[in-house]
Amino acid sequence: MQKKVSRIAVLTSGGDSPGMNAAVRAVVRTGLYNGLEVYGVMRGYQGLIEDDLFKMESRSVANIIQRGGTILKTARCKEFYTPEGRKKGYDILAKRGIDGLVVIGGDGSFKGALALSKEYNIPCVGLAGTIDKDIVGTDFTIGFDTAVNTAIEAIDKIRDTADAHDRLFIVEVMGRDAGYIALHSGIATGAESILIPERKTDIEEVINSLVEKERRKKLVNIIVVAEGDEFGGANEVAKAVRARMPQIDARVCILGHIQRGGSPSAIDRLIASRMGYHAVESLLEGRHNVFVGIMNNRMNYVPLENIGKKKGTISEEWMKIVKILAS
Ligand SMILES: Nc1ncnc2c1ncn2[C@@H]1O[C@H](COP(=O)(O)OP(=O)(O)OP(=O)(O)O)[C@@H](O)[C@H]1O
Ligand SMILES: O=P(O)(O)OC[C@H]1O[C@](O)(CO)[C@@H](O)[C@@H]1O
Ligand SMILES: [Mg+2]
Repeated sequence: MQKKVSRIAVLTSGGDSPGMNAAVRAVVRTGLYNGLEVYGVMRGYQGLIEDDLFKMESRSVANIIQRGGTILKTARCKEFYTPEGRKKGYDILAKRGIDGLVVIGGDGSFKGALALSKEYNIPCVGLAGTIDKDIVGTDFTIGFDTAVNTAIEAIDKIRDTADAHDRLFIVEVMGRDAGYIALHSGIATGAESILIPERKTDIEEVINSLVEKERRKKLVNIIVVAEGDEFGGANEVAKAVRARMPQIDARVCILGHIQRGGSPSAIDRLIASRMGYHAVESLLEGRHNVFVGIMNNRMNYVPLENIGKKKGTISEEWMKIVKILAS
């Protein structure tokens, strides 16, 4: 029979994302409600291997649901990629009698949790917290909606100045290997072209469409590029456009880390709260080594084993919509 979980720890790992605090709050309060002891781990796996843990009470998570960043802080920890690093992490958990771990982070953080759970049989549950939304098995990741809204707000402002000067703006948004922020913010701001890692960029097509729009005297143009686009990001796109259309006044704007900050949107607070609650329920019910996602508004428990096996797909219909609406 499976041992009952009685003392759990929670950490945030990888890039922070708005809503991580709401998720930590939900994990802590659901854990305490169920009579568990809950420990917070500072700075993700780095804090784990350095034994930087503290006992959390209900008040530890008061007044944080609305705050961006993460009160537990986060890190990218090189040592955790190695079996030696993970052994250090496990030894700390064992020393403290922790028998369940909640990991809030992205695909990399889940791979770390999977490796740990396989090597040491420690129950882990993941919460999808990343602005990139590059995790298959969930319609939302915590922070994605806020990041998209931040990008939209910024691009709307860029459009004002682009309009005033009749300029082309090439805006780079985040997304290391995934184009979801670019796609969603680009559609929502009426971008002419959206360049994403999931599609090979046909720069000729992008330029031809600008030539055609210039012919029709369309003066304001916005191109949204995901940082991970294989053509090389906004600066490369600008270089190619300027080479072919020197008459165009093209400017580049890289939005960068503003997309990771700010108060979480309603959607991010809600999904973080639901996922956090269900992460603890999962540990209690023996549904281990899964991450908690939401599909079609229902909880979806995906084995951590599946992480990285499939890449998210972006349907042709989305791309068609981009083209038709920008014409
Ligand atoms: N394959 C792996 N094995 C063990 N640990 C890993 C592995 N991949 C990542 N990790 C751990 O998880 C941490 C976070 O991973 P990563 O930097 O990929 O961010 P992430 O969780 O994917 O979040 P995001 O992409 O949103 O920033 C890494 O610094 C490392 O400590
Ligand atoms: O802040 P860092 O460590 O440079 O990471 C940047 C990366 O993290 C992400 O913001 C995801 O968290 C990616 O979109 C981006 O490529
Ligand atoms: Mg990632």
